[in-house]
Amino acid sequence: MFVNEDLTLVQDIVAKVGLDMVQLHGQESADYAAQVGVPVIKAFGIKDGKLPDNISEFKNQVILLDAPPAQFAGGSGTSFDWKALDLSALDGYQFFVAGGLTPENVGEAIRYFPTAYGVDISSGVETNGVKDLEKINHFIEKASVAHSEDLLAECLAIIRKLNDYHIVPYLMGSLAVTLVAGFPTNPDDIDLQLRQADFQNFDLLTEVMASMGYQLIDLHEHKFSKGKILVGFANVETLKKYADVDYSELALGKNQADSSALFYLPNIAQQIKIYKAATQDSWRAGKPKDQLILNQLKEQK
Ligand SMILES: O=C(O)c1ccccc1N[C@@H]1O[C@H](COP(=O)(O)O)[C@@H](O)[C@H]1O
Repeated sequence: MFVNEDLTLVQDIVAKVGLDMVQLHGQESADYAAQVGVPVIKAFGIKDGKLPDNISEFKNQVILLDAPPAQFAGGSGTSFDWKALDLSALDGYQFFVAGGLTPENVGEAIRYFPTAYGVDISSGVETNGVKDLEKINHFIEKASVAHSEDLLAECLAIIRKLNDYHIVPYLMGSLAVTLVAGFPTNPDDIDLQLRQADFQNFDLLTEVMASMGYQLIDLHEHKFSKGKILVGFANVETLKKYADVDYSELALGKNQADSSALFYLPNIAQQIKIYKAATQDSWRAGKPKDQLILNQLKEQK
């Protein structure tokens, strides 16, 4: 993190230390940021709900919305007024949120800024000015639960939209595990599978997703994105060959928060088969998360 530092000194430190990214907390220009040599996170202090005039120059960089500087830049432990900010003004920006975050309010922040790429915290996880591992773990747990709830709400909205077209999807992946087994899985995307006939009608799927603000980003993997939210589609009928699970035996999922969304969900025994196959799948290259989920699923059996 640098504040109005001499550019050549920043470039020297980047080269000597091998920094991957640099956070700029002063009045550095977009031209300065472009010369740093590594990607930049440009911090802006937000006062009275106003984004700085020059913020659009940083549209291709990552920005950090923070409280205005107090005695020093950053780390003041105070929040800016989130509600005074017009969220639509952040469309198209890749941004992080900082300022006065704590394990107690990070969930609210994540829900308030659904398109934020992440949160940044300093004093809220410290005790007497020193980083406190227990507070850091608590913060991560709260942030992860809020993110998971957000993703589930978005997933249910997509499912309802698909239901409007008489498509009843099959929910897979970490979100499905959390729903059926009840333990947190820190999902990073939404995995939906469809019957062959629905899956083949990819033009319709693209149209439905576009109506919800999603763009097709990978035709081969059938992946869509909206900001940081990723949604992947696959053909559920391949499940038999992949994991010896017959899709026609999957039951309808239940969600207390929204009983109007109709979807199928693997039960714990089916999840175990799917995750066992995933851990042996060379394409997934032995994702450590798959094995962790499999172990927890087996404990639930
Ligand atoms: O991240 C740190 O450890 C840090 C240390 C010293 C000064 C600032 C630091 N981080 C930046 O501080 C703000 C958030 O501060 P807080 O959560 O309100 O205390 C953010 O810009 C961090 O990048």
